[in-house]
Amino acid sequence: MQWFEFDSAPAAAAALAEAVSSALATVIRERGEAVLAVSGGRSPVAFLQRLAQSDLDWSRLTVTLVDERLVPEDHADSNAALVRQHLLTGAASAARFLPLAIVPADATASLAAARAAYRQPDVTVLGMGDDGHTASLFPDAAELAAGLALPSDERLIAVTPPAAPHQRLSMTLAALLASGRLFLAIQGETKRRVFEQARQAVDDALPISHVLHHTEVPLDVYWAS
Ligand SMILES: O=C(O)[C@H](O)[C@@H](O)[C@H](O)[C@H](O)COP(=O)(O)O
Repeated sequence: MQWFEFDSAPAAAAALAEAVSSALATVIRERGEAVLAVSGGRSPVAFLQRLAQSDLDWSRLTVTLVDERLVPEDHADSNAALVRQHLLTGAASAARFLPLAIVPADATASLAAARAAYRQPDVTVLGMGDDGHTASLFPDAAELAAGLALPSDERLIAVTPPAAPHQRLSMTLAALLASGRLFLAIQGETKRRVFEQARQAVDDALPISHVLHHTEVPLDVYWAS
């Protein structure tokens, strides 16, 4: 694991965009195409905007989400809308986008469609909540054990968060660990403390701890104060 720290969120976003872009360019060079999975929430906006400016062959890129709320794309909480608005603009609009909330009102139908269209990400950018969730692997969710099971062929699951809005679809831990590269973007002292606690031991109460304790996938952590 590598830790990178910055004294401002824009500086962290710029450095993360450069690192992700370079990881994607390497995969495109080697394989002719690449798959990127990004997180939603509020904090990725600056990163997505910086990444959209990258000099990549966007037509060789597929973009998807590590998790999605089961809401229509015109809902303020839609991660797909966030990606369309801040990443898939200008040259980056040539990328192919794989949404997850394909039938927003129907979790079972969305899950089946998203599983059928699933492409394993080469590069995955995670966030983390103050409660230690990552993707939509929430502490105390009934589906958490299925989301953390290893080994598992399950790449996507439906999750009802006990304390956050909207039913979700989420990549599983098995899917996250099958990514070629993992990045984690976090900001602020509270998240730093949660991160440090999660580093101490694997603990279902902090689902991110499961990601931190697997060393087979290179993980780069970008923290801004
Ligand atoms: O759609 C989501 O909710 C996310 O993908 C989620 O896992 C997010 O990364 C964290 O909740 C942190 O969100 P912030 O970075 O906005 O605090």
